[in-house]
Amino acid sequence: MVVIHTTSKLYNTLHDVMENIKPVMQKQLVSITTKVDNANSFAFYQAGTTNQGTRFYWASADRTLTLVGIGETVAFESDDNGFDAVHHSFGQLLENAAIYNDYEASGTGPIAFGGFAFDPLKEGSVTWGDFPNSSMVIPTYLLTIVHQESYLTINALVEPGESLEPYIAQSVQFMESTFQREQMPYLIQQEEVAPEEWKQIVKDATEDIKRGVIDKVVLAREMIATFSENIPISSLLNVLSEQQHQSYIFAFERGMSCFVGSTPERLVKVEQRSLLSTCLAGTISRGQTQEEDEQLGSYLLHDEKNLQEHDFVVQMIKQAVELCCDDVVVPDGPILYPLRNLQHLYTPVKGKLQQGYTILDVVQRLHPTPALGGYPVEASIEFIRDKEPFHRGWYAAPIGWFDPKDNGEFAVAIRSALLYQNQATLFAGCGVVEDSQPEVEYEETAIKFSPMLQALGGLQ
Ligand SMILES: C=C(O[C@H]1C=CC=C(C(=O)O)[C@@H]1O)C(=O)O
Ligand SMILES: [Mg+2]
Repeated sequence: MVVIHTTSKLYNTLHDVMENIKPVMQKQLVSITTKVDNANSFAFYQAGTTNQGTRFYWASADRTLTLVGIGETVAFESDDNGFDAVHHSFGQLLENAAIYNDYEASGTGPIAFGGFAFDPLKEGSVTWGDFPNSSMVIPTYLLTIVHQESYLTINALVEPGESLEPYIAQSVQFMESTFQREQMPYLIQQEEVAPEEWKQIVKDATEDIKRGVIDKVVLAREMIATFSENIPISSLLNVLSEQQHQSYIFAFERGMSCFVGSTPERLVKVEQRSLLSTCLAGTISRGQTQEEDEQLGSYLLHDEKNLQEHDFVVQMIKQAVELCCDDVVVPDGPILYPLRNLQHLYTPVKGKLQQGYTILDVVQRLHPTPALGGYPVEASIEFIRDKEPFHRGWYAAPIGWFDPKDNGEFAVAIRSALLYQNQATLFAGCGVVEDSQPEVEYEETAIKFSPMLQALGGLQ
């Protein structure tokens, strides 16, 4: 039952705001944003447990923006990767919407959050049964924390004469709850799926590369971890955000499943038409001492195999961005991007997005980059579709948000797991090029499981 705190400051503020809203003449999306006292994103997410299956969480890698959504006012879903259809439906909905937002703050108002499948042409799987190939959602309750300022948005489809009182009461309840970090349940079993078969596929790929069929392909594998109880998602997000700096923290719930992760890989960010994409590919572990760490980093910066892996990504992203941007800037060589468990090669790509293009157009052009698919793009996707013995679902695919002003950001959902009750299916992949050795690539994917495994309390 929803308890109304009639004495609460937030309740009174929301009431004042609602009183200034014009009555609707027909069923209409009404979006109301108000500034609130400093909020805790994990508390808000946890308070939404009653709405499990419709929540999402997003924190940008630099933690300047956090978004938490509860409830689903509108969902744009389809079984192909309908980037255009999503944008079109979003635009149509907003034409008739009443938006009350006095703030310029990013990520407030009727934003859409969600993602896409890696390959909509891969046949469906039981594991990903709760996830359509594309789903972008306008949440009913949205908490936005941007540059330490907090905002609450209510997005409701309102009928003429309908009272907004229940939305006020529910918002107050979500906002006034406190976060309780729960213990992770015990790990009962941890199983790497078919490691020897996977190494054989890596070998087959290197042979195809030597024969010139493809130049690079990213191959992934799965690990299944079973726990004593269901995994508490808000606590997992809290642990991930403490452990994985420089990484986006995300969760997207559908039905009984939740896709969660901490990815360092930005696909694209657009802010007032300034575009930033990122090439992140090429990997080595972290050292035990600073000296060892620097040696490893320096090795990575000069290793031909990793530089080649990285360069396929830079060339493809540069080409795709040049087709829709002016003033494209790409540095000459990569720098290191250190994370808790490993370090990568990193090259930013910047530009000015031309009029007429939306962030979803760019997502469509970039996905999958050769950091997730391979090169050439089509041939490598076909290799993955035929040879990988499992369904990637949303792993290695775009996840993120956009707003009515076409600002937004999408990351690529790696270092991730699909949670279903007391089970987590983890995914990790690596770029295979001509000189790849199955055993070394196997070790690389083993380290890439660590961010999720560590947060879940599993064995490394
Ligand atoms: C596909 C993954 O990583 C990609 C991103 C960075 C570095 C990569 C690499 O060095 O192989 C991969 O291309 C993954 O973590 O599952
Ligand atoms: Mg690699």
